[in-house]
Amino acid sequence: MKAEQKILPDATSLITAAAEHFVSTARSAIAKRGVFYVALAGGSTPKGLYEKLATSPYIEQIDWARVHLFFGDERCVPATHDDSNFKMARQAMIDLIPIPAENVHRMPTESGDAADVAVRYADTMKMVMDGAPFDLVLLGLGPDGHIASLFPETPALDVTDTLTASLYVEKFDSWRVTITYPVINAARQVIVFIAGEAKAAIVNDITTDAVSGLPVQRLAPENDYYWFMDKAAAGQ
Ligand SMILES: O=C(O)[C@H](O)[C@@H](O)[C@H](O)[C@H](O)COP(=O)(O)O
Repeated sequence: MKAEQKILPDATSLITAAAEHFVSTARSAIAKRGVFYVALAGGSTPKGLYEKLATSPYIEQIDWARVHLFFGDERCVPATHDDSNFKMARQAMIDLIPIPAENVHRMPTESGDAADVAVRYADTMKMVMDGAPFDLVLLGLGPDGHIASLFPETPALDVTDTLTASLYVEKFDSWRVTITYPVINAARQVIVFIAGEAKAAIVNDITTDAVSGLPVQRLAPENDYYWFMDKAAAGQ
């Protein structure tokens, strides 16, 4: 399935459009099913969205007690480490919104054993969501075409029998844990955030089919699928 592209003039309007979209997605999930399950992404573009959501008029429009925050991927470092996606999201949003602590599901990275973290996080997902799909999976796009921590040429790309996978990412010399393709593809909605000139080359390569088989190109969302981009990334 091809993504619907939403192209905004600049990074500021991209974040505003994304915040409005997030609010309406959350409200509609809560109205229909009483709960909103969302997987957050790491990276600088999603961070701007989290900061926005923690401010007026967005913060008041969501019934945070009905929101469950998960992480689509995590670096295998303690929650207090600067590389932690949880720490980023906590500082940008979680500490500022009225969400019950038990609705925030971070990856239990303190053991430092990525394989163990992956298994435990899959158990948490099963326990909390009880087989329901994510209402929304937020993703950033790396310049190498990675999404979540599904990096090119890693075995995690081929994991289809579990909800999560662990992997070693050579270029960052780091262990990561990621949700797998079946989880992302089954979501009710998937959004990839792409901002800035540094992403123009990869976006152009993908949209002109100059490359193939990159992690983002292997996505096959079964439901709503969007790319939110600014003009700098879209090359316009
Ligand atoms: O933890 C991570 O590294 C991410 O989840 C990753 O997939 C990120 O979203 C992209 O690398 C884009 O990051 P930027 O928005 O910072 O370019």
